[in-house]
Amino acid sequence: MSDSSFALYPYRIALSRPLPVGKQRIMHRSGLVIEVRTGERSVFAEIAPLSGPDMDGAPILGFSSESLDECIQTLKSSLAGISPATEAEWGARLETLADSAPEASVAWGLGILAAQLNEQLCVLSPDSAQQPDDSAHPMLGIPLIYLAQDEPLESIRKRVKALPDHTRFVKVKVGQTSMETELNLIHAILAERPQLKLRLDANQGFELEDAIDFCACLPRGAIDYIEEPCRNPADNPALFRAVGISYALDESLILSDFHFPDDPQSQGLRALVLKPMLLGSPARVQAFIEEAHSRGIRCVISSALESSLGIAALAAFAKQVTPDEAPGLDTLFPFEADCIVSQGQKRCLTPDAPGPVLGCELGASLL
Ligand SMILES: O=C(O)CCC(=O)c1ccccc1C(=O)O
Ligand SMILES: [Mg+2]
Repeated sequence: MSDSSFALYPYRIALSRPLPVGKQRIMHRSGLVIEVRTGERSVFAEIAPLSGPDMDGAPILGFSSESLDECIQTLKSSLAGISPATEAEWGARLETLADSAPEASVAWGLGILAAQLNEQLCVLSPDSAQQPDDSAHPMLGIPLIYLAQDEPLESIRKRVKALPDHTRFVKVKVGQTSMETELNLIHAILAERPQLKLRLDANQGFELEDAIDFCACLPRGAIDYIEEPCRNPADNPALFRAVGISYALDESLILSDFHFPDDPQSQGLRALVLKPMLLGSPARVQAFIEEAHSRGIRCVISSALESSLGIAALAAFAKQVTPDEAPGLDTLFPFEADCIVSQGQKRCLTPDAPGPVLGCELGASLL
């Protein structure tokens, strides 16, 4: 065996409760772990397009356009025969491959490998993987709150009560059930913690009229912004004019025809929610952030439901590119196992210990 090589491990991890993907739900997450062994060390990255079947077997729509199989084919053909001599050469080769990869998730994963080999990013350091609760930017950033089907408000109250004292923001899913249920949810959260600022996410769930009705019932001072309020994003500025609540964009950014508005502030565009796994290489995401910042728009790095390995990379990246903004990475709690990077509580899948955990596995290398 050569002392320089790649490995590509498919993973599949069961979830203990459904995770929302827009208006759909998943009960397991699948993806790839890519390892590069340079002779000096191994570095790992995750490539996990947000596509494939949801929990009802319907295809996930509106997120990644590529399938896991397409990623595997691209990786097999582009990595074949590569065997640079030094770590710097490895980094340079992988960066070039990341910039030319046709799939956003492949570009992101290869770029994260390159950044580690170039000593620009440290994913495995205990420092980035686990931070004390009193840190200004804990690893998982903004707590994510959503009502599961038939879940009583009481369990949300308990969850909010248990948040660390310093918690300033929470993200709440809306536009999913009835307005009454969701307004009760928001008021229950604020009754427990009146100082919290809420980031709402409607995933384009409201028609303009409904969005106006809903937002008119919200305590405006407690809302940081609402993500993707309207089914038709062109209606978002009208919502802002009607109710004075700013909006953020997420799904709209994946569309290739996205362009920055001339005067974002007057339209109410406050922030972009960026899921790098859906956007491309770290260099591309960083250029996008610089453009947004130059126009006075905030950027919030967000998870695409990666395993603990991908979340650790996002946390390290967010610390570099958006140091003043807590990322939205609080999506690991239902994962039945960690992957490569241990968060401390769960069984951690590694190439040496790929299983068995019920419903969780790291497969053998495909290369
Ligand atoms: O942004 C966050 O805080 C968590 C991630 C998240 O909400 C999400 C994760 C996967 C797919 C869609 C979304 C979303 O923002 O709607
Ligand atoms: Mg969103």
